[in-house]
Amino acid sequence: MNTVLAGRGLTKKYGSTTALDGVDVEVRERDSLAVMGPSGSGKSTLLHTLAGIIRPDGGTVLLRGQAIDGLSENRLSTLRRKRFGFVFQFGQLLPELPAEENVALPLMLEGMPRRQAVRQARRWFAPLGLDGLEHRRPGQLSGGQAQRVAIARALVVEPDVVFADEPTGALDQATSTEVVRLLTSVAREQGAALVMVTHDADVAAHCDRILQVRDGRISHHSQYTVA
Ligand SMILES: Nc1ncnc2c1ncn2[C@@H]1O[C@H](COP(=O)(O)OP(=O)(O)OP(=O)(O)O)[C@@H](O)[C@H]1O
Repeated sequence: MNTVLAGRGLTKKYGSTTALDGVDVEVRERDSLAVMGPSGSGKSTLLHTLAGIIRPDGGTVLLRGQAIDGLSENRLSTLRRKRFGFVFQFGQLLPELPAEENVALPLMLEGMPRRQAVRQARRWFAPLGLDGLEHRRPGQLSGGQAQRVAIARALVVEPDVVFADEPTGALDQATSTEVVRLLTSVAREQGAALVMVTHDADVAAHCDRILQVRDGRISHHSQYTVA
């Protein structure tokens, strides 16, 4: 399988704190990678560096073999919108927009007419078990439903990679399982790789591989755990 995203020798310091200390990581097509580790170990810094949100002090990030860390801020932000999808813990949906428009938003930001973008957005509702909820506003959705809308929004641009930072952090165990199962399976079906930071070992177990981070370094890198 082809490598979609790679970090090579990534380092990042904040003053005297070394958040990343020479991290090498690789994500292949349809691969899902869970990033785990204690609080402050560098998980979010790693995710944000791979996603081109934080520029590393050293090392490089390659998207399909092309270094992205040298790109201008403009080009990097276009690349993030077109090639990456993002799912966060909570609060990422616009409360005044119905679910279908929240999902359509990344397409509209790329200049697609609203009607066409909403039509395209609606296609993601059935695969994510959201049929019939297209017109609900975020305040009228459960936590699990809102996260599934956020997943649809991350996938609607058909990204190369979906980055998820504690996507189940605000959910109960049963809802977490349902959300992560859908996130991993729909991302894989659509051909996207997934990089997910989580504290929850049960959530991480749904990913193909688990990366353990400690003090800004990879302390353990599991092989494929799911067939
Ligand atoms: N903007 C920043 N300024 C200063 N220090 C920072 C900044 N961001 C992160 N750090 C420090 O870098 C280290 C790694 O932080 P990071 O947020 O990546 O850890 P984490 O593993 O994601 O933690 P958590 O599980 O608590 O979210 C920590 O010591 C943190 O305090």
